[in-house]
Amino acid sequence: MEANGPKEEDNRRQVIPGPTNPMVTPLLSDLYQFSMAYAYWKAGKNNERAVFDLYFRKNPFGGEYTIFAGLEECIRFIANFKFKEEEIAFIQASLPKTCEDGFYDYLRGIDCSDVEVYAVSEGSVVFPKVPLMRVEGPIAVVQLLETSFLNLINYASLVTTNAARHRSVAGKSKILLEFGLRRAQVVEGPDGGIGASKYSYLGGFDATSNVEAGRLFGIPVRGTHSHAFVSSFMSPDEIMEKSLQTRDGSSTCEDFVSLVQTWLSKIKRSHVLRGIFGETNQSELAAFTSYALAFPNNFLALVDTYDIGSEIMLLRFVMRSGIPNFCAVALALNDLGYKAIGIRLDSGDLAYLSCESRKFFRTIEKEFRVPDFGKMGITASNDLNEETLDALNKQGHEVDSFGIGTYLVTCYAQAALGCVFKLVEINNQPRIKLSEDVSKVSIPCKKRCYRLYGKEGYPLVDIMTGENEPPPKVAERILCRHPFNESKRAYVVPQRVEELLKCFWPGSPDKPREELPPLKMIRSRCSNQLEQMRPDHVRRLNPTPYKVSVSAKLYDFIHFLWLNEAPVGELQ
Ligand SMILES: Nc1ncnc2c1ncn2[C@@H]1O[C@H](COP(=O)(O)OP(=O)(O)OP(=O)(O)O)[C@@H](O)[C@H]1O
Ligand SMILES: O=P(O)(O)OC[C@H]1O[C@H](OP(=O)(O)OP(=O)(O)O)[C@H](O)[C@@H]1O
Ligand SMILES: O=C(O)c1cccnc1
Ligand SMILES: [Mg+2]
Repeated sequence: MEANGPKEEDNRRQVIPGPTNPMVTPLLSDLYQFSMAYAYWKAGKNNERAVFDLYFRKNPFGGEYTIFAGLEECIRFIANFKFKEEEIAFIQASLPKTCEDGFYDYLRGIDCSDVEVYAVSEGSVVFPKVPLMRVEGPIAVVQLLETSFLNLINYASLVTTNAARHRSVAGKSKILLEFGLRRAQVVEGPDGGIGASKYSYLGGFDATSNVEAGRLFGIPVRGTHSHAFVSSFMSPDEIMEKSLQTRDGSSTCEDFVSLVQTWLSKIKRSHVLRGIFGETNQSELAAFTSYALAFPNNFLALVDTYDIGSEIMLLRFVMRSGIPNFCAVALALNDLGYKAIGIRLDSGDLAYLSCESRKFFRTIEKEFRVPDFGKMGITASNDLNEETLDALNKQGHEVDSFGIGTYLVTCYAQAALGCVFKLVEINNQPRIKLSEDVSKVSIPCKKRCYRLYGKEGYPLVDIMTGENEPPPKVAERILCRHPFNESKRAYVVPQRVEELLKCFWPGSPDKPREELPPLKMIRSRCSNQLEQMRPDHVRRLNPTPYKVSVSAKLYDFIHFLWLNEAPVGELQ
């Protein structure tokens, strides 16, 4: 059994900063939470000790796994939870006039010092029904946290899972760039693309185009080249400053524009490339040349602005204009000791165009003896998603790096994760929520949760037990039961037992708690845990569901409580 207790090192006095987004306040909640809090208070129930579980019911995107994210923001939120006078005034104005003033004094006095949060570590692979967070405290206070927690967890976990799935289909060797800021609707609570960038990185993307996310979270910031820049040029005559120093500073080329033109003619005349293209677009060439003068060490060009590809043309204009123009500039840079970075393709058949571009680059390498020219970077973008990445893989392509926006950050394939927050115990009395739909029946009791690992090192099953049951032990057989299906059960002899819920907020600042690790560490946890999963649980097509179970004792208790709570019908 791994030691999962709070860390030894003393973080008790460390101040936890507030939420990333200052809009995450105690008012970032639904009105009914305040109505309930008032009613608890009025009934004298507000300090009854309640336990709530935060969990989801179904994995997103047709998959069988989810990545848990958003925990740090929740802890930052409760660590700083305190109503301001103007917030209290707004609640007072929003609730009926009949609400007594004493309630507002009560709100003035509350914080989360009496709340305990146990949670799965952020970045972990998680499964339906198993609590991601167990929140215990005075019922009125915990109820006030429900909506904010769900807001901070739902999208974060969804987009992280989406990013992890894109990473999984793209493969480890590809660079994934998140380009979604302009298309994001939702996030980190209310703040659009910021959270999308943070959690895409957590899920396995390498970098973001979002500069503010880079500043806030230390995510690498990357970008390419835009259409507008290319379209803004009319002709090479616009380039006034034509000189460029060699990379080593030893001399200066006075007319880089002519050097580029010379290279373009050489490419055109080369016997291997002859006939592939005729006249290239001169305004595009001007844009590329000018861009190279601005960034001689970082020359990357968008090569499809003048692409008017159609089925009747054998080759699209990317190959007739963008690529030869790019190569002319890259070869001119090469003369001066600079190495171009590559191209971006943003339309057309990306598999085909990347392969044709690669062929062209290799031909240049051979023809003009420029080492490594054939390895030029190829970035692709344009409405990419899991399916298109998968299709590209099947067709074969030469893309090194994918820029993905809309489908990633809007989670186009699945609108929400559907995390819920359910009462499972009050005043030490377990509670169950019944539903005709078995998948919606809540699992009662304050619970402990474990992941049991098998001989081959893979996780076999997650098991929930009552709080006071002895934990599963390594090499000791334990019966794992499906929570609701009597016939589904299995004995497991774990080789390793990991306790999933750890104390991230012990209530009192004097008690030790788990560290909030840096984003990079959470990101590594995500990729390590995914690598540890049995491959059939994480594959795209018909993945095998991972088993989530309860102990025999908890099973019996659930069903006892169920029968007790469900009214007996009467037939007439
Ligand atoms: N080889 C391929 N296999 C499958 N899908 C592809 C392939 N190449 C590109 N795609 C996808 O096909 C879609 C093409 O979209 P669309 O027809 O709107 O683009 P386009 O006309 O080429 O470009 P533009 O953005 O300039 O309109 C995109 O979603 C793109 O990701
Ligand atoms: O396609 P996504 O996955 O959302 O990736 C981001 C897109 O944003 C840019 O397009 P832009 O805003 O210039 O518009 P356009 O491509 O629709 O012309 C870029 O060229 C990508 O195509
Ligand atoms: O850097 C880019 O190429 C980029 C960034 C955001 C959106 N589209 C493209
Ligand atoms: Mg586009």
